[in-house]
Amino acid sequence: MNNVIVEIKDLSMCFNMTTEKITTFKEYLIKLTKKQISYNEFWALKDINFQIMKGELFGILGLNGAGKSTLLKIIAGVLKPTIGEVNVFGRMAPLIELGAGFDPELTARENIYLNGAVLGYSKKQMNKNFDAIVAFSELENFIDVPIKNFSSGMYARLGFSIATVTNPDVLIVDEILAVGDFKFQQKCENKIKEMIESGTTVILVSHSIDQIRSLCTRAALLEKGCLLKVGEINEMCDYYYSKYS
Ligand SMILES: Nc1ncnc2c1ncn2[C@@H]1O[C@H](COP(=O)(O)OP(=O)(O)OP(=O)(O)O)[C@@H](O)[C@H]1O
Repeated sequence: MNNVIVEIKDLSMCFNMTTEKITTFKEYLIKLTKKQISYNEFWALKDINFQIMKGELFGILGLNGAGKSTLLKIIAGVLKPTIGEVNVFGRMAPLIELGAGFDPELTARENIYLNGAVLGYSKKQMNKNFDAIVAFSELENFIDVPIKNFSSGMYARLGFSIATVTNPDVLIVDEILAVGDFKFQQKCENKIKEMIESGTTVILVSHSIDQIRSLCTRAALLEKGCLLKVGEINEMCDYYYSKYS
């Protein structure tokens, strides 16, 4: 039990989705006061239970809409589960998906400091990390450009560089590697391997079975919000491949 770093217990997540077409905010307010809005409950995750061990590189597999990103957001504390709980026994790196956590109107430099402040780092600590973040992202020439002008690959470079600079206990990587170019993907993979060697636990979501197979040691397979299987990486990838191809 001592080696557990992330514990997911009886976890379920329900989203309420409106079933009507509402075109203006005014219309929404009128319908809301008249109690004319009906919701459909949608359970994106249903009764999930598993544990991730210290130092593991853990993959999450599943088709589009299976619930992978929702699960990561709950683990990262961005979303609160409807039922159940997640316990993380360590320091979690921020979940920086494409665009999330950034203010598009601000420059890359300002966004680095903004993320630092959100994480609770002082300006002095961020000054210390700033050069390493910029160097890893290779965005030296774009550091004073508002990031709304960035490509998705440039967002990913900045996000990954901020998330990995502080050597967290748990790092969550959600498809970030997919949009970087080949060279940057390799650099990220090497950085992830280096972090694992120094004890970081990594949770990875990727649609590339090859990438999950080559990087991870264990994985969980989600299907329509349910946990289908958890196990050793080759067995999981073979099962996933044969089930859906
Ligand atoms: N905020 C939300 N409100 C309503 N439904 C949501 C919300 N976020 C996610 N969902 C729904 O929950 C389900 C799971 O979504 P999620 O993004 O977790 O899937 P995923 O496995 O990451 O998919 P993909 O591989 O396409 O990224 C989907 O059906 C999605 O429409």
